[in-house]
Amino acid sequence: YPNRLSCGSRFLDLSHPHVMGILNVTPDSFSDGGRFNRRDAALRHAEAMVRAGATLIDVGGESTRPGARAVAPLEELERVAPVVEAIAAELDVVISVDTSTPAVIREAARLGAGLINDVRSLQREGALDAAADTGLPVCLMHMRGEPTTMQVDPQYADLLGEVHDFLARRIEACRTAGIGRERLVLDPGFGFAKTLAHNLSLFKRLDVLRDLGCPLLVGVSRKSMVGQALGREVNERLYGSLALAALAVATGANILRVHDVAETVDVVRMIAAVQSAE
Ligand SMILES: Cn1cnc2c(O)nc(N)nc21
Repeated sequence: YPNRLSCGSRFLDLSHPHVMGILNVTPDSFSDGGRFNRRDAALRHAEAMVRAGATLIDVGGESTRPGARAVAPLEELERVAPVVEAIAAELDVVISVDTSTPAVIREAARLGAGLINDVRSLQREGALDAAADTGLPVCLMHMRGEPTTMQVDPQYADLLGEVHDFLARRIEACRTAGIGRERLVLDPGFGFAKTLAHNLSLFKRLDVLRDLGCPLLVGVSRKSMVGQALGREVNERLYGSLALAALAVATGANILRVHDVAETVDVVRMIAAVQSAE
């Protein structure tokens, strides 16, 4: 894959790993009341993550955690648009928009987003065309079913093969829609229709995605994969998350999607110091 990813008006230098800060703009994430408070709080959170070294901010208005309810497109747009607009105006960072909704893809791109992060890999009606029209890069991620039901006894005859072939099929769908491979980032989708055993096997064999020829994004921060492996509640998963961040970087991941930016940036920088030594 190319050494840099063109993200709208910005470029991402892929010669080193990047930390993507998570910014959920769902009502439960900024519960201090009104819309303006929510937007300002989101902007302050984004600013803190950029100061801590995040080079991407992932703005999401629809929770995709297991069991999450779907959100109406207009509601998702009303959550996401003001935050993308505010970050684009205030911060020097690549804005990733975490959405599967065509209208949100289009509006976020218009407002300054630099990457489309769709956990449904542009499978919704109109999403491929919307993404193609924006000219933005796209992250394609493996998931089976929907967040509401995906964790109900997921089973695979050949997990690695299914993840690989799903992403290969979505790459082909993108090519047909005019989105070239040089605009694509791939993601195995940890925690999406996967048991702990599935997640651990997939993490161990991240290399199987290498032949698809795209940069890799890994999102495991504070996920049940860490919680189940260590028996830790969600607010006790930092150390496990950092261990996986280090392992992902050592395995060649290009972008890490995390909650704990400052801590993860130190892990990435420490690894870079060793890898760049004589
Ligand atoms: C929105 N979201 C939640 N988890 C994610 C993951 O692992 N990867 C990507 N690309 N997006 C995610």
